[in-house]
Amino acid sequence: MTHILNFINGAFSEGAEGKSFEKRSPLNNTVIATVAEAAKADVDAAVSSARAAMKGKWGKLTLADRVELLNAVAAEMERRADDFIAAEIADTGMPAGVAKHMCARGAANFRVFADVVKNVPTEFFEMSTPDGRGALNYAIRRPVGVVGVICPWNAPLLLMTWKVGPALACGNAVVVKPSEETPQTAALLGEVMNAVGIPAGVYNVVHGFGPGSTGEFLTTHPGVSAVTFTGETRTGAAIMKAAADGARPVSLEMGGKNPGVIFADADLDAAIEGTLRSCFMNTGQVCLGTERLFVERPFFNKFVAALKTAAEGMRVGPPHEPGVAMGPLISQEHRQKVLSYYAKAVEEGATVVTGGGVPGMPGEYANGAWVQPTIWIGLGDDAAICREEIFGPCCHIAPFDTEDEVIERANSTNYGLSAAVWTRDLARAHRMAAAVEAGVVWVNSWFLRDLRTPFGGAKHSGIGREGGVHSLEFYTELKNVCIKL
Ligand SMILES: NC(=O)C1=CN([C@@H]2O[C@H](COP(=O)(O)OP(=O)(O)OC[C@H]3O[C@@H](n4cnc5c(N)ncnc54)[C@H](O)[C@@H]3O)[C@@H](O)[C@H]2O)C=CC1
Ligand SMILES: O=C(O)/C=C/C=C(\O)C(=O)O
Repeated sequence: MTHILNFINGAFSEGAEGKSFEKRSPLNNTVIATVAEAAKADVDAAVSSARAAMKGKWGKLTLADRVELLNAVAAEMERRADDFIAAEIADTGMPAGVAKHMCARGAANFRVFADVVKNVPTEFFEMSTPDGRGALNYAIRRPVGVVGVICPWNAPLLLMTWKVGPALACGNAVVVKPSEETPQTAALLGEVMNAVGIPAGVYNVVHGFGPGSTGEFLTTHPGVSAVTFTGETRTGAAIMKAAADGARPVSLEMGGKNPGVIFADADLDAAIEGTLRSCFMNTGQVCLGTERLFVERPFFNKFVAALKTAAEGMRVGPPHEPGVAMGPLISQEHRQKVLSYYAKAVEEGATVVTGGGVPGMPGEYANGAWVQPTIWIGLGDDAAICREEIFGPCCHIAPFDTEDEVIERANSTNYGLSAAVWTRDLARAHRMAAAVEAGVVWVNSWFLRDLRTPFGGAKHSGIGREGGVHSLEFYTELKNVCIKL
């Protein structure tokens, strides 16, 4: 059986207290790996080694050398793509095509931020002084120090490297705590770091849980200069409290209850294709996914019928079977949560358009965390399934009559991560994009990502923006130098 180790100061290690936990396969609930759980002493060692790396060779590298190393990380990840894909699939059960995309994105996260730090200018101001000789102001960026990186399980490699890439590009060292559900790719990245010569201590991985465990040890550690987190809003709030001790900055990418708005003039085929992905990709375990759909009334019946047909055409199954579009949920525990919402929808009076239960799976997959892709209609916006993040393959579709009404309804949530608007009317698309309270709005598309753009959530969906130069705002200290001439 695979045994996953911590990665501290360039070496793989057991936890100092000798503890480990089990990782189960979402496909059949069998134990596929044991994971060394980091104790407080391991987190201390990881943070110390990261601090030492900042003071040592890593901290002294030229920008050009750092950029070269990051590009080497990306190249080595690509060379070992099959290993990353296999590890990601083992942990999550996601279809092979989705895992391939996630792993390619993992490598891209290093390349893109290597380019950003190489090319981004800083500001410069000449100023006059009473003696007439003047002064020059220019800004320089310096790393913030040791960054604690706390990651979720839904897109493990993609979301972890989305933070580690810019953190290292800016010259920081990191201590990563992957989700307890998905420990494998973070550990594998340690092998890549060693293979390309990233100095020991720059990249560390500590495995474990949240409160009272590795996550808490890391976020409360006084040697950690900043904490970047992706996960649930409630967890983000706890991390913010932990980081307040020491007044350390946080970047929080959190939950969502994202609206999809489809006007009657939309291209039906494009809207169905995009909405199908936004509701069901990665079994609905995508923070940017849409769980609330609003369709203009004249288009409503046609849209519901078309999305039902498309959803019923999706094959649910194991990762490597041809034509499989949807895998299992991450765990039995998460499946129970999703199924409790399936039950609640019915209790609250929803009409189940399709799904609503568990698909029968053959033989070895019978105990996997499977659920059916599910569509509901008929509930008001105040129903639990229309307000709370489910993080499963499901959506509620409601009709609307006017633009003002749908803006109001789309915004009637504490979340504000993303939205998708489907219309051929560009002026309306622009009005909608401006009015919807979200960090990211897609028009006639979904999850089209340019990594140079700002990414993050409004309201309870996040604090701060990452992506392109925006990541530099978090991962560097911007310092003004004023030279009197
Ligand atoms: N806004 C965004 O960009 C994204 C947000 N998400 C959100 O992530 C959630 C799903 O991921 P989960 O792993 O279930 O989230 P989670 O919040 O349960 O866990 C995330 C990580 O935080 C750790 N953790 C939990 N409690 C902690 C504590 N008190 N101190 C330190 N660490 C702690 C966990 O061990 C895990 O590594 C969904 O709400 C989803 O919307 C997921 C992807 C992207
Ligand atoms: O593209 C990103 O940086 C963020 C993507 C988010 C997900 O992949 C997700 O939540 O699944």
